[in-house]
Amino acid sequence: MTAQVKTATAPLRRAEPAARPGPGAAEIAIENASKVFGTGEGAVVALDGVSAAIPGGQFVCLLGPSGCGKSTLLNAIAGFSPLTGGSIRMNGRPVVDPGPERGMVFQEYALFPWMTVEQNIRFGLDIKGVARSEADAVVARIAQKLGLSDFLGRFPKDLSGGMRQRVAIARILALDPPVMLMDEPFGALDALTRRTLQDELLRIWAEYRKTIVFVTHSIEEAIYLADRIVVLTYRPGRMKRDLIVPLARPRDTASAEFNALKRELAGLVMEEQQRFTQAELTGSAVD
Ligand SMILES: Nc1ncnc2c1ncn2[C@@H]1O[C@H](COP(=O)(O)OP(=O)(O)OP(=O)(O)O)[C@@H](O)[C@H]1O
Repeated sequence: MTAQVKTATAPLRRAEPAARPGPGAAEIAIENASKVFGTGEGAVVALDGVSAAIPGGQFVCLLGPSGCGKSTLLNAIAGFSPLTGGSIRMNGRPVVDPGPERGMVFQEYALFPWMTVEQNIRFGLDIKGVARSEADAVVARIAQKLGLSDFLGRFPKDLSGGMRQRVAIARILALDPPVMLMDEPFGALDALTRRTLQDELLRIWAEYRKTIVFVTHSIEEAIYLADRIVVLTYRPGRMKRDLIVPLARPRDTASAEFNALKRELAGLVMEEQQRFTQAELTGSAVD
């Protein structure tokens, strides 16, 4: 059976209840987002006219091969690197710089190596001036949710990759941002650890219903996690497909529906992968 793929603008007919945004989950409006790096002959058009309205509480995956602008778009949503054209708004307000309402998790853990797990989780709360007793309670609660309670005194170097990434997620959750931005957060993990953390993330998302924008190269990861998958084209990064995943959770990666969707997305991503390979071979973008 072929999985039914719906465009995100089509009315939602879901195999599960529609996402309930958590209190304060934020909507993100991306309008005609464009980004050019450099000028003249050497200019790289990383994004070109990407638009998407992301409702509060939605779990969106940005999918595509290397160089299609996924991180560029995520960094623009984070406010790390402004667009050169178009706009991004969060709850109607233009995103112009980084802010505490948008927490970012990177692939490379980004923990402070000289701090313990507890200090890493607590760091943002201290910066915010949260009272000690309140911060203690938040750290204890988040550590418990992520299975870190017995590791609070350890340093990052003494943790596995999976545990470090739990700490990175815990740091963000402690600040309770309405939006979580995740740039290939599980890309460096082995398959079993990756699946475990995907399940943890889904559990956390189901509880808090934050808006999540998650970058991945992995088609399976995108289908396993997302409400919605945005496929970008290789240079310039344009919207290739914007689809709602019509599968109930927990998703069965062995099901016919899952694999039909995987095949369909693989076809789309392969087209862009070929453009990437061709560009690498010729040393230029294929616009
Ligand atoms: N600072 C920069 N200066 C020049 N070009 C850049 C810069 N950052 C990104 N690019 C180019 O913009 C395009 C999009 O890059 P981006 O990192 O967003 O892609 P991506 O889809 O996230 O790729 P990957 O999965 O490999 O991280 C690429 O061609 C990249 O080489």
